[in-house]
Amino acid sequence: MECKPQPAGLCWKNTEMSKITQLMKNEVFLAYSTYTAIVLLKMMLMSLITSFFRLTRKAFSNPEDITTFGNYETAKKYLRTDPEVERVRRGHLNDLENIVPFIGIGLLYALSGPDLSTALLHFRIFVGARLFHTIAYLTPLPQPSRGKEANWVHKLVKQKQSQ
Ligand SMILES: N[C@@H](CCC(=O)N[C@@H](CS)C(=O)NCC(=O)O)C(=O)O
Repeated sequence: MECKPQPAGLCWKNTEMSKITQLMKNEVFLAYSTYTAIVLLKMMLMSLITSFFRLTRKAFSNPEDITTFGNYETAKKYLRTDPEVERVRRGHLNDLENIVPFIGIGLLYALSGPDLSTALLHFRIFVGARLFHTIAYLTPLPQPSRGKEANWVHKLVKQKQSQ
């Protein structure tokens, strides 16, 4: 089959192009892309929050990070761990444990041709749960707020199934 020349020097067969175009226009795939982008941006924000806490609590982990505070002997007290910095780091790690699998599982799910409203419900629950997890972890809200997340999601899915 003839190739359609592309600006980057790539050469896609027309059938391949139309399949990709079709996928890009698929509403479930668009929803998946949007919600994935939201959770990824949220996860990236955790690095900025960590830096903010490091700077305000003066808690660093590398000798080269404390050079702005004078010579090593006077500044070495800033080479320490801080409970709040560690809390944000645990929140970031928890994001990695959940958001990375979501990218793969969510994509497979989106490609399996689910109903749009059901897919939206799943994506929104996941994104809402991740946003709530971060708020609950950083505030911090008393437990079992983070643990209760799972119960809340379970109730919402049951509610939708009984409709
Ligand atoms: N890696 C997690 C697995 C279980 C989990 O995700 N638990 C939630 C609800 S309690 C959590 O916020 N864990 C705290 C964390 O990951 O630092 C852990 O060690 O706790």
